[in-house]
Parts: sequence; structure tokens; C-alpha cells
Amino acid sequence: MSDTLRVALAGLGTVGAGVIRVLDTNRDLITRRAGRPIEIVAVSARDRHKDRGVDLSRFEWLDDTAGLAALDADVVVELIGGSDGPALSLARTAIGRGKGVVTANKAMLAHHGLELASAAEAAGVPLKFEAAVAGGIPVIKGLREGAAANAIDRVYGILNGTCNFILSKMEAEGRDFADVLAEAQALGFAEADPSFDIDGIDAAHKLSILAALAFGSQPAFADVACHGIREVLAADIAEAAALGYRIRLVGVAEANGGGLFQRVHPHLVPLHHPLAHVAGSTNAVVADGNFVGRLLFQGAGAGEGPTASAVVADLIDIARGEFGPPFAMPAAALEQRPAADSGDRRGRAYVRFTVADRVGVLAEIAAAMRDAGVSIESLIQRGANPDGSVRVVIVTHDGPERSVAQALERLRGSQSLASQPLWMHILD
Ligand SMILES: NC(=O)C1=CN([C@@H]2O[C@H](COP(=O)(O)OP(=O)(O)OC[C@H]3O[C@@H](n4cnc5c(N)ncnc54)[C@H](O)[C@@H]3O)[C@@H](O)[C@H]2O)C=CC1
Ligand SMILES: N[C@@H](CC=O)C(=O)O
Ligand code: NA
Repeated sequence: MSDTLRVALAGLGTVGAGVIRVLDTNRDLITRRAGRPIEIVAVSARDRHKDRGVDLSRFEWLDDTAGLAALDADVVVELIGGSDGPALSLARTAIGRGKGVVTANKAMLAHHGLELASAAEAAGVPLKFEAAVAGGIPVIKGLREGAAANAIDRVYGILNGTCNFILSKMEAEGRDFADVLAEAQALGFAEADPSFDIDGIDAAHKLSILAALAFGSQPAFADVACHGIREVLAADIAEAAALGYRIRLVGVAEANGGGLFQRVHPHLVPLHHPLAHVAGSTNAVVADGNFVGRLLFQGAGAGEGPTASAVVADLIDIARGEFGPPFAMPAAALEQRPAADSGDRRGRAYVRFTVADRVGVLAEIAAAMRDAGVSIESLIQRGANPDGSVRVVIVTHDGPERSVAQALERLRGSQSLASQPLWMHILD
């Protein structure tokens, strides 16, 4: 082990610049904890001349990010983003050349985590990604190390800071979706393409990584059923509040027999549940272990400082020589599990319809529910919207999800519906 851990850094945006600031600010403490200095030796990004508020003159600059893998460095830190392209080729090449990789790139890990983990294990180098899930919260470490003795049957939580920021601002200030999204982007939470956040894809990337760690399964992003928050209206937030709930985008992964159920969806969270009180860009993850019981990890899920803190924590582990199989067990031991059918799950549901204000509409909805065997707990009809349509909210009793799906399928295309119904699950 050389005296200094030499780091090549790709990407100098929110997180990359943050890593330089963390290493500069806490240099002495980090050196003592790591047992040796951690030094950035070279950096690369798109724009050499952009002011990032950090002094880059002390580092070698490479215009071509790919060149970082060829330098005399121990670790490449990939903070470019994107599931494929330059991020993936840099990670592959760095591992191929015997260098460790630290990344915050959940998209790359969700799509290529198995391949990269296998390659890193074969090369005997670290692949670490604490920043990729729930930013600064040590949830990867928590599941991979702290909970390693436990069988986990469910892991779930709030995994996207941008969506949580938007939902909690809409809730507190009654503001519009688009207005709040712009604020989240300005704060550096949002992905380069914010549709990854608001359509639930970013949370799905993270959920697939958590599921792999929790269940010893291969990351299976394609099996995550994913629905974001675009259709959630301020009116739904108010309706949920009146019923005693808050709306949160929740990712849930559950072992189901030999299969694995994974879903990201807006949920109604009861006020007594800790997730209902997670506001702003905060994330929270709950894992149920068979010996440790319920674990709750909560903290800043996005933004410069928290995310950079997680990247540097990985570097400190590497400097100490502490690393093992990236997904907690050898990649070859990770099981390939079939996706479990959501229709087999039970639960309560909130379904909001926007309907034409005319005779027989309520009867049509109620008949579709009755015929599919859905038991209705409450039905609320609100007065006419400015366009003359009416909002109808149904809360169901506990029952199979298949039945709600059948009722909505039966109503599909009905002239009575002014738009697609919004179905949200109620977290138990
Ligand atoms: N911003 C956040 O709160 C969090 C971000 N992440 C992840 O961290 C990674 C970086 O995110 P941010 O710093 O927010 O992104 P950013 O957009 O602020 O910065 C990206 C950096 O990569 C550089 N870059 C992009 N494409 C490049 C290319 N083809 N060649 C060379 N350089 C290139 C850009 O010049 C920029 O310096 C992403 O994978 C993101 O998903 C993870 C957790 C939280
Ligand atoms: N865009 C992400 C950033 C962190 O992973 C989010 O909003 O959570
Ligand atoms: Na984390």
C-alpha cells in the first residue's frame, strides 16, 4: 500500500466539486481516519474554465475523461453520470487496469452493477457506491455491513430528494409542481434530465441496488414497476391530508416466495408512520431484519455536501484497505429472481377520478368496483372544477391489488372519465 491514496476525479459538477471541498476542508481529520493522505492527482470535466469555487490549478487536467484510467492513480472517482457512455467506459477501463472505482452513479449500477462488480472482484479492486443510494445516508454500509447477519424481507423508503422536495413544498406552500421543480434544480438535487426524478426512474435505480444488497439478488432494474409524481395534484395532497395522510414517492422491494417484488409509486403515508415526516430533499430507508428488527436510515439524500461526504467515506474505506464484494456477497452468488406479480399483493388504495358531472357516473364507477370485488371504505365527491368536471376519490378496504386493477381496466375508455384515474397505494 503506497503512502498516499492517489485519486483521479471525473466530473466536477455538484458532487465532484463537493468532493474537492470536503477533502480540502477536513484534510487533517480525513488523513488521520484513513491512516494516510488521500490526494486528488488529476481531474476531468467538460469545461476547463468554468468557475467551481475550488482551485483546480494544483491538479493535472485531462480534456479526455477516458485518460484518467491510464494515469498513475489508485482509484478513479466517476461523477459524470449516465448509465452508459463515458461513465461506463471509464469504470470498465479503470477496473480493467487494476484501479478501484468510486461512483455516485446509480443509473450505471442499476444497469451494469453485476458486470462491474464481477469485474472488480476478478481484478481484486474496490467498487464502492455509497453516494449512489440516498446520498449522504450510510445505507449501503448499513445493509452491506451493519445488517449483514440478517435475512431481510422488505426494504422500502423515500429515495428521491427532488420528488420529496417537490411534494413537501406543494404540501406546505400549495405551490405548483413546475415552479417547485425549478427550485429543486437550482439547488443541485435534480438529475441532468429531471424526468428521471419526477417519473420515478432515479428512485427505481436506487431501489434495484438496495434490493440486490438486501436480498442477495442480482440488480434487476427492468423488473421495477415505476410510476412518478407528475399526475399528483395539489388537490390530491389536500384530500390525503384531510384523510390523515401525506403523499410520498415510495420505493418498495419485498421478497415474495422465490420472487422479488419491486415498485416505485406515489403512496399515501399515514401520519403515524416515520416516512410521513420526511420533508424536503431528505431521504429515509426502512429495512426489516429477522434479528435486528426494524432499521430506519434517514438523512440528506441529495445535494453537494451530503453526496460528497459519502464519496469521501468510500475513499477512506479504500485507504484503510476495507472493501469486499460490492453487493455484500460474491457477484456469482447473487441470485436471479423472477419478478413477483403485484396482483397477488393486498393493500388499501386511494383512487382519484376526474369525471363528467352527469347522472350515472358514480354508479358506473361503483359498479366497476363491485364487479371486480373491490370493497369501498369511503367515497368523496368534490364540487365542479372550473372546466365542469368533478373529482371523485375512492378509498378501498384492504384487498387484492388485482381487483383494483380489474376495476380500472373495466373503466378504461369510459366516456364518463375526463382523464386517467390516479391510483395510489396506502402504506401500511
Ligand atoms: N446532485 C446530487 O445531489 C446527486 C448526484 N448523484 C449522482 O452523481 C453524479 C454526478 O451528479 P452531479 O454532480 O449532480 O452532476 P452535474 O451535472 O452537476 O455534474 C456532472 C459533471 O460531469 C461532467 N461531464 C458530464 N459529461 C461528461 C463527459 N462526457 N465527459 C467529461 N465530463 C463530463 C460535467 O462537465 C460536470 O462537471 C450523477 O451520477 C448523479 O446521478 C448522486 C447522488 C446525489
Ligand atoms: N436526483 C437525485 C439526486 C440524488 O440521488 C435526487 O433528487 O434524489
Ligand atoms: Na448513501
